[in-house]
Amino acid sequence: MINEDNFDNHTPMMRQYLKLKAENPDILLFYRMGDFYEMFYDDAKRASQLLDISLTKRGASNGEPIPMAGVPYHAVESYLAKLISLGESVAICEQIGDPATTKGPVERKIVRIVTPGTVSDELLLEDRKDNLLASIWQSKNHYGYATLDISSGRFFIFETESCESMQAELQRTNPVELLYPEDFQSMTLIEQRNGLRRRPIWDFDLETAKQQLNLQFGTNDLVGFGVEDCSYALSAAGCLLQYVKDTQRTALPHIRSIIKQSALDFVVLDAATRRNLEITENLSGGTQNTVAEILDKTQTPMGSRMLKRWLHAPIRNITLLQNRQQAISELQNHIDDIQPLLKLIGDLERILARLALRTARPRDFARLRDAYNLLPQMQQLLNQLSAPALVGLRAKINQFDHIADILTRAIVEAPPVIIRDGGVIAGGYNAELDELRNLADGATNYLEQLEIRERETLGIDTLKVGFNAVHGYYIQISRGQSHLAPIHYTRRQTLKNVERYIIPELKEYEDKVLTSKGRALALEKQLYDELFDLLMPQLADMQLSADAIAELDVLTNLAERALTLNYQQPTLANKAGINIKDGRHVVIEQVLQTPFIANSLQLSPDRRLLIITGPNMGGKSTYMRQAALIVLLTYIGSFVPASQAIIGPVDRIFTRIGASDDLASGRSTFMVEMTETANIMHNATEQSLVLMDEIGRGTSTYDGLSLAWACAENLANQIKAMTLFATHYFELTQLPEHMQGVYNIHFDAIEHDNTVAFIHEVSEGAASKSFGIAVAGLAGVPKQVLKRAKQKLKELEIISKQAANSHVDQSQLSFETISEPSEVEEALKQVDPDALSPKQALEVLYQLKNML
Ligand SMILES: Nc1ncnc2c1ncn2[C@@H]1O[C@H](COP(=O)(O)OP(=O)(O)OP(=O)(O)O)[C@@H](O)[C@H]1O
Repeated sequence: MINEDNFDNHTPMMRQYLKLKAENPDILLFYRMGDFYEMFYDDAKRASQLLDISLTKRGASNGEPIPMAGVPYHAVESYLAKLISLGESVAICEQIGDPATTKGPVERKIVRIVTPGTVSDELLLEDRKDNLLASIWQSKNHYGYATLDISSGRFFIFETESCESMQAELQRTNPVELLYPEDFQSMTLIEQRNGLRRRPIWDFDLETAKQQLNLQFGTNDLVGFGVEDCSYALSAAGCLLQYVKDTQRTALPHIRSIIKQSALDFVVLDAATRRNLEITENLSGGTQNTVAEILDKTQTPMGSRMLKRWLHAPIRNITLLQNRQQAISELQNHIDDIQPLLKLIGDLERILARLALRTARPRDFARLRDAYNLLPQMQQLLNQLSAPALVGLRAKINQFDHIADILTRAIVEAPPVIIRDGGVIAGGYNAELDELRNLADGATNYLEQLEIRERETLGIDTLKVGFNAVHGYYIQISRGQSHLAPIHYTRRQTLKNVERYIIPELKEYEDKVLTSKGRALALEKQLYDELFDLLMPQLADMQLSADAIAELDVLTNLAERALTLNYQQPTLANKAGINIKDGRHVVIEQVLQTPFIANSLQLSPDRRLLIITGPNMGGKSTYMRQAALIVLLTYIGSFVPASQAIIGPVDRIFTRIGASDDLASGRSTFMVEMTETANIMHNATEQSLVLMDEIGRGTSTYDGLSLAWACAENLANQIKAMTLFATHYFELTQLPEHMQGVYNIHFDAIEHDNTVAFIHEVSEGAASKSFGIAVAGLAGVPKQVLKRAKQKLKELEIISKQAANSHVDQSQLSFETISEPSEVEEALKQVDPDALSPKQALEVLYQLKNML
């Protein structure tokens, strides 16, 4: 451990290190020493574990050997990438002084702090995934939330009073780094997340936040953004902005506005729905067999990220959706022209962010140049298109001829990775640089002229001018002729057959060459820096253009997917209801070896709750999910896997599907199920699509059945949501007899010789059988167990028939539909009071009492 009290006992270098470390006590400090970044003490121990690098010791300071671990500077990116993926942050400390002129340790400074949520470096980012930094603030039950994508400057805020919607928003945005105040109350909301950063409360001060934001946007107040009153979210946003400034230590010109997100603009997907529908992540946390995997064949990483954002935030603006549909329709005839161009254009969004942060690499400039040189061609293609959305995109995509021209002249065809050794600025761009380079390369004919001149004046035919790395330039004369060398020839080196000399004139030339190398490099770096300044004024337009290109990529991709996967354009209707003809499941139809059976679905105010029964494996879950996915795709503007779809207004999609323990938060399967159900009961509306799959199965049969029954009743009668209700409780198939708007549909199977074949085709009416035991057989449950199960089933069926006539737990089974008349009631029915004497009447009364 380091004890700050005895700093004085340390070596000067360690004192410098410890001072820098004290500024960043909680994060790893990469301390630059020559070709390495070194870590010392506890940092060294931690880094050696995290990075699997060896832990060594270095000399001694304060009388103790210093634990040390290091990584070579040229490979630092791969180590940073690993640390960032583990949620760690790293302070990078560079040498900024000149070792030649410094006494004691060279001056060093922390130049930036790399954190998971603020990286912009290409090698540290997953290219097809958004990388968000977020900040959360809470006051009583109000939540304020802000997110920033540093590679696009997208800065959003969100406020809510509901824990569920805060959770949904956290899951939707899925930040890699999350700032929270040290007194945050709802830790259960966030404690499972990676990249948590505890911040002092004053970082969330509202007034400071407003000042910081105004300073950033160059505004006097935030009224223009319509966020002035969002005090909770602004507190979060202020802390976030401060954090980014602290870590980046540079201006952030690409963050120009802040946008408030309103739940009313979107089809709301709660956290469970987002998970269950496996939009970008499957239930095991991977990306295989997700909707995004099937739908994302975008040509640029920025398009891929945008598509995923769309999938997670379906919109409700019908005009916008219809514009997208129209664009997709028109683009279907131009896919082969546009996609190859998009591929060549690449990830402009992140290149522009690095430009804004002044961290762009030479290759970023080259790619920007190549992309902008393609824009005229892109404009020509877009000229032929007339859909309003595409006309709008064409205007935004614009053409940056001036920038393309500067970059074409400035940057060599294939520049090196970094500017450090030069070779980036092209010849012909700057006359002074050309001259210095010529000198530095010795590319003048001075040496040849000198050789000829000296040879002729001195009459020494073996005289040659040469160069070697140790001794520099020399004039060489053979030993036989060396006595002819004039006095001003100073001997430099004697070899076996030759003597080598230097003369003042040549020395002068040598100095000029050497300094011109350094000067050329310095000038080149200066020109490179100036390129940032030249491009910066156009940054906003270039970002707008990149965003439009990303959108064109998404729309073209959806056009291609629609053609390839045989999707049709859905109709967005004003009238409530969901009408799907021959719908298919986006993912399952792609992974099945056998043909997928398309199924239709009708939901309307008169047919709003469908009870779905059928065998296990019959296709109930698939059918329900495919409905949700078709609605979701409709609300991003995409075409859908169905021969026809008419989709009315939908405000939310809820799913209560499958159940898994949430052990981490201490909730059992049943608790998770009921929490999700409670959320639906509180928040669903007439315009919501609700999927309920086997609710109640996590508890005793009667409890479960009762809960399922009550939920179905509530959804159909009170909430009136459009509901698909899959169940194995056959009792529920009686609901339609008692309630308006409730219908049965079912899936079937055929049992044959101890096996079952599933039909996967939905039909009206209730299923007759559950085939549970047969399915267990398919799953490989041993024969004797199945035999016993069949026996037991028979017994249970008999008992349950009797039970219906007797007393079984009537307290739980108080449903009108399943309560048979009791024995007392039956006896009472037989009694004719007019035919009884008073004495007989009293006897009957006693009999009835006994029966009870
Ligand atoms: N329409 C379909 N066409 C072809 N195959 C299908 C179809 N629907 C489902 N399947 C196949 O059947 C399998 C089981 O479907 P699903 O999970 O929807 O059944 P389920 O009725 O919900 O079963 P359980 O009651 O056990 O949850 C799917 O994984 C898929 O392979």
